[in-house]
Amino acid sequence: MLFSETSGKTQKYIFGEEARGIVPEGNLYAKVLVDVPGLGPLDYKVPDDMLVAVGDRVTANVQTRKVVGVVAALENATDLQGKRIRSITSVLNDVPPLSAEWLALTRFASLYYLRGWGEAALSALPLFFKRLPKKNHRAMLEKFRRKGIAPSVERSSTQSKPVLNAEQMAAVDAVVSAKGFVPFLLFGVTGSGKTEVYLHVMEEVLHRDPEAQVLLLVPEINLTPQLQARVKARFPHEYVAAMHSEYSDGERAAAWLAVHEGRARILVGTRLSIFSSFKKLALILVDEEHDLSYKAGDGLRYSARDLAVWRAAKNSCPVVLGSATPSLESWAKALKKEYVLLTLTQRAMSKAKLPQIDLIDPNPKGSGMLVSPEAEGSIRSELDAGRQVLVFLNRRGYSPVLSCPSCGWVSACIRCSAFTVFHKREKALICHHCGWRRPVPDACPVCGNVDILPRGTGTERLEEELERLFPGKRILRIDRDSTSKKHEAEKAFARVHAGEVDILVGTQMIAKGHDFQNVGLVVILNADTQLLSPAARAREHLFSTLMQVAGRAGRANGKGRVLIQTRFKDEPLFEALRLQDYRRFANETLEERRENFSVPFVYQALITAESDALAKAVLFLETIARRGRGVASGEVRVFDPVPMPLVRLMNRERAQLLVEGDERKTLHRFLRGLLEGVKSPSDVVWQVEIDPTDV
Ligand SMILES: Nc1ncnc2c1ncn2[C@@H]1O[C@H](COP(=O)(O)OP(=O)(O)OP(=O)(O)O)[C@@H](O)[C@H]1O
Ligand SMILES: [Zn+2]
Repeated sequence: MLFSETSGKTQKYIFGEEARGIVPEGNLYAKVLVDVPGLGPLDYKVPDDMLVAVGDRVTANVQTRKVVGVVAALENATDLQGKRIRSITSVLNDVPPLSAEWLALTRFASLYYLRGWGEAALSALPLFFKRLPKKNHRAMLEKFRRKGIAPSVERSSTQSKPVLNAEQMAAVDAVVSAKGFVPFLLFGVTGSGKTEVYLHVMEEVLHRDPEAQVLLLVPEINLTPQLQARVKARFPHEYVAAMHSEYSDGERAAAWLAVHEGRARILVGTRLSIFSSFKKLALILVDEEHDLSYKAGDGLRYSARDLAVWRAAKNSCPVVLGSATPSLESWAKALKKEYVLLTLTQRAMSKAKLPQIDLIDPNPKGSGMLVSPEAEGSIRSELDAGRQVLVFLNRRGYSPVLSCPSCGWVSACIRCSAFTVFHKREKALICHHCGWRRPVPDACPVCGNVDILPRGTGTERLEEELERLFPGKRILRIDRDSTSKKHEAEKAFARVHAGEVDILVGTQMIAKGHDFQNVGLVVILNADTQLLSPAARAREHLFSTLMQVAGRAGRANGKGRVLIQTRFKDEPLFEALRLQDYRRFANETLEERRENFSVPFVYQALITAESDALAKAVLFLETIARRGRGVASGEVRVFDPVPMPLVRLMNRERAQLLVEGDERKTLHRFLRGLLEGVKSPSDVVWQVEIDPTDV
């Protein structure tokens, strides 16, 4: 059946490439998705001699512009009947049409995240496929297709793979014997061989069905090459596509096309890959599912992890969310048996043990040194034993602020309500929020004092301190500053793996997922700052970051050690960390959240507004809040608008309004009613975020 009836009376949907060969009788109208905020699918007439299928990209005029849109439906009637209706100008039948499943995904995302369907759909496409084709379009397509060919390698050359332990085997068995949609939470301690589980499950799924495709989501750009290489080595006869935000348009288009056309059966990528178009998606794996980078920070603020679960359900296939420190949302679902819990309690390599974690005193305030004598001694003996040391400090730059001790001046951004960070190497003061920079002044700009001082320590200063403490040792700093150029991070990590580094210093970039074989000691400095943060999820994130960092120690040989410098040794979070007891931390935190009516026991949405003055943003949110309270039932609560924690960003002042509901459905219904047709004053810009992670 090429035509299939759906809910509407007159709606006819035609799917698949073959549909282009069918000429329907009578007039045909297309509902076309375009990337214009606030516009729903637009009706166009399909010229009589044009063959078009649902899911095709077409060109059409919107207002005075010609754009590329996607056909969401074909119908024999239009509500615009009688009015002036425009025609589609051309069909871009250069690639097979997008599938019904892909259209459903983008539609769901738009409804869930309260954005236009057109916006959601078009933002999911690589630039190459959503811009008007240039002259070399066909040639480029051919080039992409040549790139995405599976290597011709003997099947027998498959690299040897480790024999799974009993826990790994049980996990693999559970997933491969799942019938239809089953969501799994793979809870495995750091180094327990989760990746190995993914690879085995992939192998079985790909082997079983020669058309099956697998999506492996990874949290960090920097992990993509590492994991892609591991997957490639395991599947040498497959073309393994990869995708992340640093890819050029061409690279992304080539990977996208290979997946869309089914040539790539494996896609490894960061959050944006969740919107890829597959021919036959048969398995989704989400590595480090708790990671915040799965949440998009602007535009359509989707959660790739949540969409992964939805998409697996839609495709009747299993989805595996893996983590050593699952998000509390996922953990709560596992407790409720909505997710099937699979556990790996042991480190995979027989010689590897979970590290011992100790809490130690930091230096007294004002000592000017970050590394305590105890930490220094341990680093020294570790280096003497020929092992690598990892020192973690989650703050880049030389010092978070520069200040004048005589008049009290502090370096601040002119556009944001934030300090500018002192970067010594670059001789600059930089705002980490907006990127504004200025040269370091020779003297205090207010009182002229020449002795302005760095206050506090970032990774750059720490690197200096370590160079002083350990002369002659090879010290490497990895953070966003040291790896701003393409492939720099990849090269830096390669040096660590090759043993060309003694001490690795860095931010959370070094924490995640890396399988360091020779790190014996991890030192965590200054975790206390985040402990004191008022954000509801700060502690959850701190716990998982620290567990991840700690998990880099002792992964291959012998027992690793972790030292945490803290003033709060009695803090339950550190106690749970010391015992490496995620369950305890998660269960206690969930209990607290339940008592406080907090997430995940309630559902949240955050409406934010910005303007040139805070008062305007607040005023606008107040009108919404008032309207909302007028219609809210007991199940939905509308809070008071408040300034955002970072009030001013790039000269815009911002406020937020939190709305909470006991049920997801009620909250969504409420928001749709509330925000439908909301018009803000021309100098206020607003948006809504569903399931905000940062309140
Ligand atoms: N069954 C096994 N036998 C021997 N070695 C194994 C086995 N499974 C995994 N390994 C090895 O153990 C190391 C850790 O495995 P892997 O990277 O998959 O762990 P992980 O659980 O993903 O870790 P993390 O969560 O810390 O990133 C790797 O070097 C891997 O090759
Ligand atoms: Zn700024």
